[in-house]
Amino acid sequence: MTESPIRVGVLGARGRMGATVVKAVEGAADQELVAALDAGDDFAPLESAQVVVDFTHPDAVMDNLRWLIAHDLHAVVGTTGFSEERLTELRGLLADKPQLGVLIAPNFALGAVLAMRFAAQAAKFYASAEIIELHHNRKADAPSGTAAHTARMIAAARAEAGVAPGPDATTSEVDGARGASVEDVHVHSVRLPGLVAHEEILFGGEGETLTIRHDSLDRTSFMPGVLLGVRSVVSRPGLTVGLENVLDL
Ligand SMILES: NC(=O)c1ccc[n+]([C@@H]2O[C@H](COP(=O)([O-])OP(=O)(O)OC[C@H]3O[C@@H](n4cnc5c(N)ncnc54)[C@H](O)[C@@H]3O)[C@@H](O)[C@H]2O)c1
Ligand SMILES: O=C(O)C1=N[C@H](C(=O)O)CCC1
Repeated sequence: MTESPIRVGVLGARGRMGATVVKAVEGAADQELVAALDAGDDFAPLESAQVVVDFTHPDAVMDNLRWLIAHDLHAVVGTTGFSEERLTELRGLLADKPQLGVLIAPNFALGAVLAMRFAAQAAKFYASAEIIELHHNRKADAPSGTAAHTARMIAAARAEAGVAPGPDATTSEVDGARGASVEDVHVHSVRLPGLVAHEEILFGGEGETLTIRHDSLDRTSFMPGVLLGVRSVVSRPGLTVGLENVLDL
């Protein structure tokens, strides 16, 4: 007997990512698009969905998630801007809904997820690491969610291995010249038209450097990860942060 397709709603459907997700869901044999909504639309059509995919805005996503969880809908979230405080609130909301799953992934591209994992593996061997993230100039948030997640993974790997961040002799600095510090990892953000989403993780050691680079050249690069997220979230209760957990990396 064939299983019925997963009923999917999309929030942010008129945006760059949301429009791409709508097409991907329409093209997936095991998924059915039941609602494609954007800012100002009535959310009622979402109630016929099982899973809602959110690619909206960091200022909108928490209200959306509060609504989705209250209406017993699983969520796959690509929108960035999640602080530890936001994640704690979501864990609290989900504690009352033990059957529900929320998957938040700062990057759904397979290569980006692998690059982050490789960076975490490398981190214990190099005390010095910096991140350069490069995106299109219509992006609202800096640093990117991917860069912040990568920095946290590097910091966690360092802490586990007992590696302290490498020395930095900077004593005089134009504001921002050394980038933002995310858990002691310097992150530099570039915004240019023509770019999509790119990240370089640079490690420095004795007489050598290691560079790990990933490039999303088209928003279709995120779609296999989004569709996988939809398939997996229905049987993954609680909060999952990072596609690496779904891929078992
Ligand atoms: N996780 C990933 O792999 C990944 C990939 C690309 C982009 N992103 C993130 O996704 C988000 C969206 O990126 P984008 O480039 O598509 O932006 P975009 O501005 O092109 O699209 C966002 C859309 O959301 C809509 N929107 C805003 N508030 C809303 C609300 N309350 N309800 C419904 N719709 C609402 C906007 O009108 C717009 O159409 C950003 O946070 C971006 O960083 C994540
Ligand atoms: O286009 C964007 O905006 C992207 N945002 C994510 C991030 O902030 O890391 C992922 C890549 C594209």
